[in-house]
Amino acid sequence: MGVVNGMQLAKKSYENYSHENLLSVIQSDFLQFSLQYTSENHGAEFTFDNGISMCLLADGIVAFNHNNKSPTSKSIVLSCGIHGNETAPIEICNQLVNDLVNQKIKTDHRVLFIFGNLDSMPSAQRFIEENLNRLFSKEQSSTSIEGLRATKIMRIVDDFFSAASETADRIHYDLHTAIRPSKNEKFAVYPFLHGKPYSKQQLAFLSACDVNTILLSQSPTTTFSYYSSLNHNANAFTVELGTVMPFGQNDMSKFTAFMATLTELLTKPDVNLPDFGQCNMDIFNVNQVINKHHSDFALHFDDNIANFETFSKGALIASETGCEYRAQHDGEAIVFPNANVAIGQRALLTVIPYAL
Ligand SMILES: O=C(O)CCC(=O)N[C@@H](CCC(=O)O)C(=O)O
Ligand SMILES: [Zn+2]
Repeated sequence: MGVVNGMQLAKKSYENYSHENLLSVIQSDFLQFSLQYTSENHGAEFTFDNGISMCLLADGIVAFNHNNKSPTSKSIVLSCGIHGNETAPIEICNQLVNDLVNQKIKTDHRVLFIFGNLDSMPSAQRFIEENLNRLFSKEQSSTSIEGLRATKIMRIVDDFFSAASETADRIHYDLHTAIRPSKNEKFAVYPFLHGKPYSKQQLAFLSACDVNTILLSQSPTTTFSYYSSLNHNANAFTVELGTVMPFGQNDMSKFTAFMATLTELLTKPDVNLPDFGQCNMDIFNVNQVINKHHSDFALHFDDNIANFETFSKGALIASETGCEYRAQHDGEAIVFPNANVAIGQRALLTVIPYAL
């Protein structure tokens, strides 16, 4: 990983590498390349024998393009490692990039891969200075490691979607894993759509990916998926693929359906999907977004309680100076509880079942 005793080795510059040598380093493993090499002048381009071109846009950010001008061509963003310790999505995206670079698969679409918080991956930390997934907003001007990275990522995503044809499907799956185990192991957050209709086709796609639980967010956020949804009208989701594990310790057999469906998305004009009505999905509405306001914020349940554990109406879920947070409905469930967030940030969500 370019890491010794948890310390990241200084990155090497690839500026003086010949095209051939650079490609061979990338082909051996994109993630290792991204963690070990950097350049002041990004933008190196390659065209493969199969007609696919690749452009290195920044450390850990690479775009693939094809010569297909058909109306079925989509613009797809796949992001992972926005939290550096969420390794399964990083390994999944790395596999797809390696397969594209080595011409084992050929994309039919424009695809942008983003390995988000490269700096926090070697030490397997969620972030170095601040939570990257709270910084995706045109208004943010943070100069922290993550603030600068968010600014760069937003600029690249803006350019990518601006260059998409008017009619192209715009898709963004931001892949994560949860800190706690979840009763519903894989789930997705559908960002707030400001009254626009939910895409049942997208939900059927997620179901084919083995992601059968959806949380409908009811308010604006500063997450990456909300950014793409709001600013680029993309079908965007935060997708949670299980629990945080160290690199190399993920049971990749749990992602067979996810990998196969994602590969189909990239390589075929369209994915064959069942009707939404045939998908057996659990849909929830977000009922409460509970932010931490004081340092004494405490959760009133054990650390081993899983995401989607339900509470009875009136049960005390969390408290802090001047406030108690209680379940407002029987069967209200908790998601993403974390008392250790920065003051002002989300400490948990509660959700209640919803019928679409
Ligand atoms: O398990 C947890 O507490 C966090 C897992 C995670 O990183 N989730 C995302 C969800 C983003 C969203 O609400 O769309 C996050 O908290 O950033
Ligand atoms: Zn995450």
